Parts: sequence; C-alpha cells; structure tokens
Amino acid sequence: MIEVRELTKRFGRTVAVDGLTFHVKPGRVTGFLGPNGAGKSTTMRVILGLDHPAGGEALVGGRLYSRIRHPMREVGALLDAGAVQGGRTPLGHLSWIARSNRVGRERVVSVIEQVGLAGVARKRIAGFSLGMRQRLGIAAALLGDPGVLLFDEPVNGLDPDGVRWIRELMRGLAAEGRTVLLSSHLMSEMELTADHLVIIGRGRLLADTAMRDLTGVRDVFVRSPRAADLAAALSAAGGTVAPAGSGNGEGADLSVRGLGPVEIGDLAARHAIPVHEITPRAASLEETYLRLTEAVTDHVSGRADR
Ligand SMILES: Nc1ncnc2c1ncn2[C@@H]1O[C@H](COP(=O)(O)OP(=O)(O)OP(=O)(O)O)[C@@H](O)[C@H]1O
Repeated sequence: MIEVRELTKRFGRTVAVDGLTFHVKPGRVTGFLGPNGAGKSTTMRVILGLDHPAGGEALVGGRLYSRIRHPMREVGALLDAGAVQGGRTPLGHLSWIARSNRVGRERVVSVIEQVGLAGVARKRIAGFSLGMRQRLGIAAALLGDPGVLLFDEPVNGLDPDGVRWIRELMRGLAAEGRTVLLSSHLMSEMELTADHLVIIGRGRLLADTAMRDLTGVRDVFVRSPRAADLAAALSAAGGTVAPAGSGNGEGADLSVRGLGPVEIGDLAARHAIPVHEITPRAASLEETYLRLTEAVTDHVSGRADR
C-alpha cells in the first residue's frame, strides 16, 4: 500500500505537487495519469525518498521510504531507464545492486531471464536499445522481490511485443497481490492494463476512480425513420435525447442517455415506431482523460486537420 497525504512539492516558484492525496492499494494495477509537467515523476520521487516534500508525506507500507530497513525488498522502481553505466553488463550491473542489498545471485539470474535479457546478460549495456534498457531497469526493480512497485513510463521505447509483455507483467504482479503504480501517456495501453486510475493535473488530484467507472457506457446511438416521434417518447420516459450526427436522409440519428438499449427497444415497440439501429457506445479512456485534463493542460497541440 502506498499512501500519499496532502503532499506538496515546490521547485522555486513552481508548485509541482499541490496538496495531493491518494492511496495505491495492493492486488491491482493503478494507472498514474496527467499531462506533461502534472507532477507524476515528482510524486514518485517523493514516495521513493529522492525528493523531500514541502508539506504532507508519502508512506510505503505505513512508513517513510527512508525508514525502511531493506528498501529494495519492499519497494522496486523504474524511474529513468537511461541512468545506467554503459560499460557494465546486465549481469555485472544487477549483481552489484544485489550485493549491496543482500540479494542472492540466483535471484539476479532469475530476473534476467524473467525480463528476456538472458541472451545478452554478458554484453555491454552501451550497445542496448531503449527497450532493452527498459527491461534492465525493470529487472532491477524486481530484484528484491518487493511487494510495492513503481514504474514511470515503462513502455517507452518498447516494440509491440515488449508493450504486451509489460502489460502481462504488470497484471501478473498485481495478481500476486503486489501494489503496482504505473505511469504512461499511452491511453489505449493504460486502458488494457490498469484496474484503477489516479489522474492529476498541475499537481492536484482530478480523479481517483476504478477504470470501469471512468469508461462505462457513454450513450446509446439510435437510428429511426421516425426519430422525432421516438425522441418525444424517450424524453417522456425520462431519457435525455440529443441529435447524433446529421442523419442519413430517412430520419435522424439520436444520442440517448439515461435509458438502456432494452428500455429503448421496448419503448419503440410499444409506440410502434420502427428502429433500424440501437448501439450502446462506450467512452474511451482517451476521450474521458482529455475532457478531464482539458483545463489543466499547459502544452496544447494544434489540431492536425487545421
Ligand atoms: N528538478 C526540478 N527542478 C525544477 N523544476 C522541476 C524539477 N523537477 C520537476 N520540475 C517541475 O515540476 C513540474 C512537475 O514535473 P514532473 O516531472 O513531476 O511532471 P510529470 O507529470 O512527470 O511530467 P511528464 O509527463 O512530462 O514526465 C514541472 O513543472 C517541472 O518542470
């Protein structure tokens, strides 16, 4: 369990984290989302004792990171995969970390195999791709077999096979009862990987919610040649009805909220109104995320179609 309470961190005049409170529970993958500069990495660095907060605290298993006797055995993290000496080999690099944390050599061999680097265990890291460095960073995080894991952008630089591997690894670690906090800007991937989401913007909490609650059914698309009659009947039954698109000439398309597809179908039948399509539409995580963070995004991109 990770507990972040009223956390504040400033860099000069910049407030990177602003009174942030959330918990990361074991047994599920918690996605950590927010626009560039929202304060995700800073929060993770404070959790790991690498930055000191101006206010509040971050606890791992009820303690400050600095108070944990064998931190590697309780918390594993991948923050910056580039921060490895190129002259070392994976075996040398991980053996050095293992020795300084009293972790056995057999564990080093085991994590090298787990992350798929067995074939290059004795090769110099200098020649590694970003994806291979990410795998090495993940191996270091797993080395102490910790119950709490933090990964900052672990899919960065990975090919589709690697991305899928990370997804399965994260889900596997959570299924073993570990606490997994994962940041990524890849919404489609996050949608497949995380069970729960913490979304921040300008250092503040925007959402702390189950994935299914954020991306549930958005509306029901309904097509009927007698759309106006159907809209009136649906509104009378408590639905919120709006035009959906421009229609196809034989009637208008409707977007209906507050009534399910079965209720809509039954209602149409009772009024003898023909219906040509009823489709529940889910909101994607990307759509919901962009709506939530619209007001707190500092670097807005130009639209490609302009
Ligand atoms: N060492 C530092 N010195 C000064 N400012 C910093 C430092 N680290 C972070 N910041 C600032 O704090 C804010 C939060 O940055 P942070 O890296 O935590 O955001 P992030 O959500 O991880 O962003 P990204 O998605 O781009 O990685 C930004 O305004 C950033 O410029």
